[in-house]
Formats: sequence, structure tokens, C-alpha cells
Amino acid sequence: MWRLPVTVCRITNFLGEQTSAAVLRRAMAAADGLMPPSTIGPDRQVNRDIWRSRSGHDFAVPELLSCIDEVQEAVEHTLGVSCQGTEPTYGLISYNDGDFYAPHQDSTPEFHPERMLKFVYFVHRTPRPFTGGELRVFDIALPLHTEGSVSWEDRTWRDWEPEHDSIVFFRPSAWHEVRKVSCPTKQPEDSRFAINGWLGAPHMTSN
Ligand SMILES: O=C(O)CCC(=O)C(=O)O
Ligand SMILES: [Fe+2]
Repeated sequence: MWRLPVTVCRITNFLGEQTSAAVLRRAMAAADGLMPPSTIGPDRQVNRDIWRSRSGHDFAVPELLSCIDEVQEAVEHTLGVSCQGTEPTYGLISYNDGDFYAPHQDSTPEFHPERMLKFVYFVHRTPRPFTGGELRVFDIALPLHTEGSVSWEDRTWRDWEPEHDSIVFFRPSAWHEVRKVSCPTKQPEDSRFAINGWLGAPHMTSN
């Protein structure tokens, strides 16, 4: 069996000092109003065994979208996806002390098949007020028809730091997780903030 890393495009200093600081200020203000717990699935269940974080859905970041637009072609080329005619959907997610997201896929043939490209843009206070919170992206085991021969314990991965003003792009079908965050102050403003979104076919986009 072969293990191949999933390609992740990562860009640091993505918006620049001033713009990322402005996004962080808005994220901190949103978190101060205590965003609701993140929910999973079409019936919007809170399941703290799978996903512990808080989500804000009406957080607008036009400056991020225009920077994504500028790199989109290069990212598509690198990841081998085409995002022609797609539209972005996104939200602000905050992870505070003890929060995490268990391994999952953002899209499967049955669940959000319209999602073509995933992006996660990170902001946080400096110095970083939390530890953990790495984005873990699992390698693919090949050949794909390995039923029975691959065990969950054997899996391999690469961790990506949630560094302020960095962005990662990958295919939403990749298995990934957010490692548990430790944030000793427990203050909402000290959270690991992520603007988490997808480029997807608009006619199929749903929540
Ligand atoms: O915040 C991250 O690093 C990724 C979060 C994630 O996997 C998701 O919201 O689907
Ligand atoms: Fe995800």
C-alpha cells in the first residue's frame, strides 16, 4: 500500500498586517457577543463529541474574497480542480479552551457534493494565546480499493499551524481534523479564529 500526502496550498502573510489586524478586530468583536455553538448536519445538531466550537454565519470579509480571487487560478492548477462558475460560502469559527473538530470530510458524493475547493484563513492575537489547534490533514492510502487492509490506527498525516494571517486550500473531500485547543485565559478574544469556506456550484449550494 502507498500513502500519499494530500496537497495543501498554504500562503502566509495573506492579507498583510493592516488588513489582517482589521479582520482580527472584527472577529474578536463577534466573539465578544458569544457566537452560538457550531452545529452539524441538515438538522443542525450540536454534537460536542464531534465538533466543539462556535460559529458566526453573517461575518462578511470582502477583503479576503478579493485576495482569494487573485490566487484562485494558481491554487486550482496546483490542486487540479476547476472552480469555474462557483460561489464562495463561508463563516467565522472560533475555537477556545478544549475545543476541537474530530476527523471528517467537508464533502462526499452524498454530503455537499457541490463543494469544489476548501479554504481556511486563520487569525489570532499575538503572541498566540492558545496552543494546539493544528489543522491535521490525513494522507491518502492507495490503491483506493483497500477495504479491510487499512486500519484507522495506521493512518498518517501532516499538521498545519493555524498561524495568524495564513490561509490553506485543499480539496474538501480530504479527511481532516482540528486538534484540541488549549486556551488558558478562556477569553473569547483569545480564541483560535478561522474563516472557513468553500467555493461551490451555486445551484447546489445548501446549508
Ligand atoms: O479550522 C480549521 O482548521 C478547519 C475547520 C474545519 O475543518 C471545518 O470547519 O470544516
Ligand atoms: Fe472541515
